[in-house]
This record gives sequence, C-alpha cells and structure tokens, in this order.
Amino acid sequence: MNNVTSLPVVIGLGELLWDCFGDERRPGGAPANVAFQANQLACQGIVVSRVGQDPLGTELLDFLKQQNLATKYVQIDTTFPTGTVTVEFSDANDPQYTIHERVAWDHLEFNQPLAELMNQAKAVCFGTLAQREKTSRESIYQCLAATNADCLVVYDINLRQEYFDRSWIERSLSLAKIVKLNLDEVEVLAGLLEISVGDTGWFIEHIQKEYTVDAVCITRGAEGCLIYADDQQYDIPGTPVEVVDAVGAGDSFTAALISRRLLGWSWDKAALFANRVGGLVASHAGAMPVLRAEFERLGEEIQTR
Ligand SMILES: Nc1ncnc2c1ncn2[C@@H]1O[C@H](COP(=O)(O)OP(=O)(O)O)[C@@H](O)[C@H]1O
Ligand SMILES: O=C(O)C(=O)C[C@H](O)[C@H](O)COP(=O)(O)O
Repeated sequence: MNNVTSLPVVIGLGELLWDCFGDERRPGGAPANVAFQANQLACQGIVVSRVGQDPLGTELLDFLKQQNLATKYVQIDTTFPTGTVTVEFSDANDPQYTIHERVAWDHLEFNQPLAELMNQAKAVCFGTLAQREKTSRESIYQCLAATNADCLVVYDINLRQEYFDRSWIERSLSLAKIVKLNLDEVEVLAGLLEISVGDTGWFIEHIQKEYTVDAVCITRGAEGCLIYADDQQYDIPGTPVEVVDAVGAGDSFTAALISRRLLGWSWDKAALFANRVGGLVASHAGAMPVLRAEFERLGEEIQTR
C-alpha cells in the first residue's frame, strides 16, 4: 500500500466516477464516497476501482492524491472510459441518478495486490451497482473472499435504475455482516424477495436470519435511521439541516457508522454520529465535501455524552 498508516483500513469496493450536475461535475461513486469519508473519520480509506486512460480518469486520481488517499488500487483501463453519472433533482433531498454504461469501473480485475490489500482490511463496503457486469461482479466476490474472518463486511445496497438482480442481492446479503438500505430500497427488496413488508421489524428479522446478517441499518433521510442489531431495534431521529444536495448522505452515514463501530462504540452512539455526519454531507454540495475538522468536533461531542 502507499501512504501506510496504523489507522484501520476501510475499503470502498466498486465504482469511482464523476457525478455530473448540469455543467458541474464532482467526484462520486457510492463505495468511493465511503472510502473518502472513512479517510476523514480516523480510518485509512482506500478506493478499489477502475478509471479510463483519459483526462477524466487522471483528474479523479489527482483528486484522490490531493486528498491524501491511495491511488494504487484504482486500476487504469485502456479500452473503457472513466464512468460518469447524470444527477438530477426533483428536490434537493431526492437525487435521481442516470448511470452511464460501458465504463471502466465495470471491468475491475482481481489480482495479487488486491488479495493482499483485502487481507489487511478492517472493513470493506460494497454495493449492487458495480455488480452489473460479470467482470467486476466476479472480482468483487473474489475480493470479499480474500478478507479475514474479522473484517466488517458492509453491503450498502444502493439500488440504481434496473441494475440489480435477485441472485446478486441474495449472494451479497449472505456475504455481509452489516446491511444498509434506505426506505425505498426496503420496498424494492421485499418485492424482489417476495416477502410482505407490512411489518418492517419482521421483514428485517427475516433478512438477518436467512442471510446471517448481524445488523441492518435503514436510513430515512431527515428522519434519521433505524438499526436492528443484537436482538434490539434502535430508532435514532435525525437532526434538521439545510439541505444543499443529499448526494452522498447515505455513503457518509455508512462510513461514519463503520468508523465508530471499529472504535467499539455502541450501536446507538455510532448511529447518532452517523446521522449527524449524513446531515452534514447533505448540507454541502456533492458526495465528497472536505469536512475532516467538523467530523472530529462532532465525534468528540458525541463520544463525551
Ligand atoms: N435532510 C436531511 N436532514 C438531516 N439529516 C439527513 C438529511 N438527509 C440525510 N440525512 C442523514 O443522512 C442519512 C442518510 O441519508 P438517506 O438520504 O436516508 O440515505 P441514502 O442517500 O442512502 O438514500 C440519514 O439517515 C440522515 O441521518
Ligand atoms: O455510485 C452510485 O451509485 C452513484 O449513483 C453515484 C453517487 O455518488 C452515489 O450513489 C451517492 O450515493 P448516496 O450516498 O446514496 O447518495
């Protein structure tokens, strides 16, 4: 690894891309957002992805370097271009994503350096979108198989357009220790698995038992989150913020939850912190705002409660 530190290694495995907002573009990609935020949250966040051999790819690599993130595990594809996503809003809380196809992050290759990296990971976060093409899907499973038994494997479902399949989702659920989804994704998942979602608690308990998942987190935008873990349900309300755009709120929530669980925080404190981090990111533009100092202050405030 370059930039070796003693901080816990948290890997974002999947897409790294440009979120395009009209004339502006900002770095994004759900797992890359998690790694970026983990890097601001007392962990060593590492992006595992693939960009094109093109100016957009070079710019993403330069951005990661400027932000003190390793670039060694971002592969360069000589055939496919760097990924882009068109982001549109009916309101700032509800981004709509159009994910463009035939791009570099669909072609991640598993290799020895990745196997060694995965073996050192304290946590890894992956999603569904990067499984849409067989090459990356198989590489993701190989990466997960190379993690240690104590690695916190987090599946942030992040369903996008039609890019999901029941078999990938079921396999991912059974590989995960923590599953994160939002309220819309609860509905879609229940439909896919042909389970009635009338009683959310029953549905989540079913997921936990069927796929041996330790914890399920449901995020609810401004309403905060629900966490099902240790045979308990934690209902942690949100804190109001003025939303600029909610892009990346969920990923920063996930990164914050991971970072505090790795530090041994209780579920309710970790979730409270994660809510506040998600809210802070929603009150800034794009998925990767630089907020290290704000997160540090917030962490100290919540830890001492
Ligand atoms: N408008 C908001 N006000 C306050 N907190 C928010 C807001 N939007 C998001 N958050 C925080 O970020 C978390 C993740 O946001 P959410 O939109 O539910 O996730 P996702 O991006 O995965 O859909 C929420 O649980 C909440 O804690
Ligand atoms: O990779 C994807 O799926 C994208 O569409 C790119 C976006 O940067 C993230 O999805 C933002 O994710 P949230 O944290 O759920 O708002």
